[in-house]
Amino acid sequence: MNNEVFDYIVVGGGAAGCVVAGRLSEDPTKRVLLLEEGPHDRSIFIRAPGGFFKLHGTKRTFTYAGEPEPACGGRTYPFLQGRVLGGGLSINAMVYMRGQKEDFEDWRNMGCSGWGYEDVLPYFRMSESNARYSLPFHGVDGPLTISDADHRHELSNAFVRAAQEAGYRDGRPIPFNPDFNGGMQEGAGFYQSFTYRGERVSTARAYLDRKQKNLAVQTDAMVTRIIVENRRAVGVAVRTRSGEHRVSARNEVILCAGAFMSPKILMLSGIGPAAHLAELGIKVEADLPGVGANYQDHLITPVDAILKEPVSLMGQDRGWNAARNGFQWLMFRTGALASTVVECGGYFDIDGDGRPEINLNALAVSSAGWGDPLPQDVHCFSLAPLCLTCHSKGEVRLRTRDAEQPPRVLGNFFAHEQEMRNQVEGVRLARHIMRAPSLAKYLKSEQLPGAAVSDETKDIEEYIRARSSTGLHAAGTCAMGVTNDAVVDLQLNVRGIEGLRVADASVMPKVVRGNTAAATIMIAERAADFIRRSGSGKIEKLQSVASVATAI
Ligand SMILES: Cc1cc2nc3c(=O)[nH]c(=O)nc-3n(C[C@H](O)[C@H](O)[C@H](O)COP(=O)(O)OP(=O)(O)OC[C@H]3O[C@@H](n4cnc5c(N)ncnc54)[C@H](O)[C@@H]3O)c2cc1C
Repeated sequence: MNNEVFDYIVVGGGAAGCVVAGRLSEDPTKRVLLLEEGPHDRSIFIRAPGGFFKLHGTKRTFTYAGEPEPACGGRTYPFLQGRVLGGGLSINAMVYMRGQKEDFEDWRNMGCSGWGYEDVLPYFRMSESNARYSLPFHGVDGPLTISDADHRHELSNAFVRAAQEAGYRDGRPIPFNPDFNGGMQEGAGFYQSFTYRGERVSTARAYLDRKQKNLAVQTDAMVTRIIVENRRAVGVAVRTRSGEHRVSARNEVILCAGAFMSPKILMLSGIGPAAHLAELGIKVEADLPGVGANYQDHLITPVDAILKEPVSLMGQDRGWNAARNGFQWLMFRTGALASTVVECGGYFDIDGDGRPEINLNALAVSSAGWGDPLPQDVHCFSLAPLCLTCHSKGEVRLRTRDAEQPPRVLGNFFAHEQEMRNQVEGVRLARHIMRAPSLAKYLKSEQLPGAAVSDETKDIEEYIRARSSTGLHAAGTCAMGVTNDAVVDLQLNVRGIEGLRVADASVMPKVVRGNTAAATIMIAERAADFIRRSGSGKIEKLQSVASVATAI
């Protein structure tokens, strides 16, 4: 790979990177290199939807602790991300949720003209081949197959009914929502998912499996920095098992390493807040104070009940159950392994302002350690409230100049009291829906927060500070915009550096009110479109692309 020259180098083969690389390689005259730090995605635990918990904490994920959080008594939050071809989309819960149309209007109102709902909707449609829905909201011939999850646990059905029975705590009805990505997000229902016929659909499978000969995909390749000469990105430094290499980009480098690693790589390359770079002795190529700032996420708190009967998914991954489920999935693509685990849930407008602030995910298993292996011994049902509004802003900073080290992440979680107010209401709503007849008949007692935590605000707040975790929807750390804080402009070019874009969840100026993968894919589709339209660089006579693909 050393000294090879490509037209485009895409850094990070995650949800966004696979889209960008796949789309750019549709032009057969362009040589594209995709570099992914983690391994390949050939694993039954990736392909079978219900297997993803098994990958958390393995070599296919980054796991590290954040900084002590001031508003949570110095508690540190755990962080988990995909580190594998497909990135988060190879290890996540597969919920297909775009956010609210007002989210993109918010982006536009923040100065991001061209990113309003009407502007982004065609790119959501372009990526999608929906197995159930079509126009005006859905696409039917994009690379990603989106479908109703094949497996419906009886507790998922019970939740959807219970939410309708319960209504909101103030008596307003909660509607059944057949399509959270259609005209309205509010309501309870079954999620559509990144799955098809009992298998996970990642962007790696959807965009890279098309055997493009001009696309080289290199896994186990960690980019340590972007090489900048005369304020232009000319290539990357990359570490593989065979050593350190330098690869050149004739046209552009596109950074898609995710909301924690994209700012880390920029800062290691001298692009970031000058004072912070100077502290670490890194030569400043561009003083961009916004790099690593504006970190936003959703926070989630477990609310679990112990079941009367042993009907949860707990234990389905062990012993005889594991063998039976594995056989059933291998033969028919059905059974517990075909479950996305997060099969259904709801979006709730708790203050009646017309936009949901709380998402409840219904799980036929405990949510006590989201990101941990399944709990070993208790059959639980869980309704974990996730706060969709994010008011507090955190930051990502370098720990050292060593590219192998994870970044320092401070969430400043609950620094803004509105987040806590919404989260408290989320816990109350979860408890309220669990009391509705269709669920109550399954439930023995509340395990979390448990009887010791009353419905009083101060009790619930204390519980939330002790037990909440992130919803794993990191965004905003290389924000797009038009002010001095912006890291990328409205075509996703890094400000002040030629030939370098960022295209992943980090460019969202404000995290969407929903799971983040679908919006990230939309951003990646747009990035590829901007690049195609810009006609960046020159088309040169190419050497045999096949020889390049085999050389690395
Ligand atoms: C456990 C979990 C569950 C989730 N559930 C859902 C869900 O159900 N629905 C949903 O919409 N969203 C979900 N998300 C969030 C979603 O997966 C992310 O928003 C999405 O993956 C972000 O895409 P990205 O391209 O920005 O980053 P990623 O998908 O994280 O991709 C970044 C890639 O860059 C690679 N990389 C990093 N550093 C380097 C380097 N130095 N050199 C080379 N490569 C590098 C990483 O290994 C990774 O593959 C979940 C996330 C997690 C972790």
